Amino acid sequence: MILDIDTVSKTFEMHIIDGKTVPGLADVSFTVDDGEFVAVVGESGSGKSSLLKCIYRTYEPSAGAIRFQTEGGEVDLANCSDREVLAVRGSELGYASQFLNEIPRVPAVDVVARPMWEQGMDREAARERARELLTALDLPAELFDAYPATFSGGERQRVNFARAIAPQPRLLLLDEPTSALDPETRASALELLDDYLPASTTVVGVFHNYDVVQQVADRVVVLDDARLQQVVDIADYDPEVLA
Ligand SMILES: Nc1ncnc2c1ncn2[C@@H]1O[C@H](COP(=O)(O)OP(=O)(O)OP(=O)(O)O)[C@@H](O)[C@H]1O
Repeated sequence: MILDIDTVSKTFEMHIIDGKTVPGLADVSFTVDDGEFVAVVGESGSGKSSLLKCIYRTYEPSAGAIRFQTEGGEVDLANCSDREVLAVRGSELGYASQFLNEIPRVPAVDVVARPMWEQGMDREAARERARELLTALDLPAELFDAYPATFSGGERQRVNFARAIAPQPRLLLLDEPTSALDPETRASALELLDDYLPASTTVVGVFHNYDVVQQVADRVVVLDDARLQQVVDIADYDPEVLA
């Protein structure tokens, strides 16, 4: 087992409306095995993004534990220090949000190459690999040296996706990484996951598209109204009944 999510809750306090609280996640527990691909599904607002953000520690959970078995030992991502979180991000833990939110004035190729430099890879070798990833995602070559600020949503999403997978993290979190892509580009992205990441990579990903879930997932985590409704093997997953 690589990840043990143990009764995790996340409550949001809405300061602007008299401290009213909104449950993002309530008592969610499940485990993830090494090398598994777990798809997280559920209606809008059910807590999917909150779950991924708690694992990446963008959100600090209100309660519970998230035990992550890293190469250097166990880290409880719900309760460890920010410094420990930063130490596991990169080669151990990667995350692709739906869109590239912070858009630095950095060429697309360097946005993708940076996580590899940070791991000590030679600059030119990292840029070469970044170009290969962007090419595999069908990003036009003339955009490689341009700033993503001017890119379309789908182009930015491809840069973001390439950046997340570039350092080949052991645990990869994907939040709707292909939502803005046309079917052909989406197929290229899913193929790249298969081709580029080692088979031992563990993935927890939010996907709305049932065909994508069917294609990539080993198991499906179904959230409903901030709670865990069910965890099922893909063979037993029926979106009509469960989500
Ligand atoms: N930063 C935040 N502050 C306040 N409430 C939040 C915050 N993030 C999430 N929530 C609330 O938590 C609940 C779950 O949101 P979340 O974004 O996790 O849902 P989701 O399943 O990912 O939805 P979607 O499919 O629409 O992206 C929602 O009620 C949402 O309004």
